[in-house]
Amino acid sequence: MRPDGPRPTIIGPDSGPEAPFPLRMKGKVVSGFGRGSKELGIPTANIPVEGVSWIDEAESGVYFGWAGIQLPTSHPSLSPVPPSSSTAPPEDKVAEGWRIYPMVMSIGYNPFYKNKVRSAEVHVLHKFETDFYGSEMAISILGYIRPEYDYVSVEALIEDINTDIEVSKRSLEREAWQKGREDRYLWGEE
Ligand SMILES: Cc1cc2nc3c(=O)[nH]c(=O)nc-3n(C[C@H](O)[C@H](O)[C@H](O)COP(=O)(O)O)c2cc1C
Ligand SMILES: Nc1ncnc2c1ncn2[C@@H]1O[C@H](COP(=O)(O)OP(=O)(O)O)[C@@H](O)[C@H]1O
Ligand SMILES: [Mg+2]
Repeated sequence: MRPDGPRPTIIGPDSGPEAPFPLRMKGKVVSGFGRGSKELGIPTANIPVEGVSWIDEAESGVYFGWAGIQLPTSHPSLSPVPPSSSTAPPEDKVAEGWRIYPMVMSIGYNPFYKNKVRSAEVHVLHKFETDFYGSEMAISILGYIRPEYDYVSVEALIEDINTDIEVSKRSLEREAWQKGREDRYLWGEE
């Protein structure tokens, strides 16, 4: 169960991410259990954990960092012109639909829902006009926020996720953490 008490409001030193970060993974966005939007009002883009070298050793919990997504060129969130704050990729990659956004994510078994398989789910800190199942997503994780907990109610889970969102935004705003969005891995390179 979640311990009582206040939570840190920012994660990691101002000088930037520390080992073992960045941790990277990528894959096509797949379906989950359909709870993110419906039950929590917080959609999560699920990506497969199979074949990710570091995942078995990674602690389950909530992480934050940057996400690159290749949206289909017909996706309404790409038009008319991308706001400069959401584009780190070079022009040709922007033309291919790649965009970079801040993200917060959970890796683990979602103890509140008692999942039997480990999942990696990314809440992108951007409002999209439609979903993007099947799109290629590449993430660079820069820090660890907290362990996953069970909760007394769905409201308590939502409240903590909303705090995670604020912590992630605040942590990534710092200059040394903004640099992370220049990682070429985020627009599909190795
Ligand atoms: C930032 C963040 C923190 C989360 N923390 C927890 C948690 O502490 N405990 C938990 O059971 N699930 C946690 N979740 C996972 C949600 O339960 C999960 O995203 C939701 O069940 C949606 O799952 P779905 O993609 O299968 O629909 C978290 C999700 C996010 C994005
Ligand atoms: N800001 C966002 N962050 C993550 N996914 C989003 C966002 N906005 C829309 N989506 C879409 O919503 C889907 C996830 O919704 P969710 O309710 O968690 O369903 P599922 O259980 O299938 O993962 C993602 O796969 C993505 O296509
Ligand atoms: Mg999801």
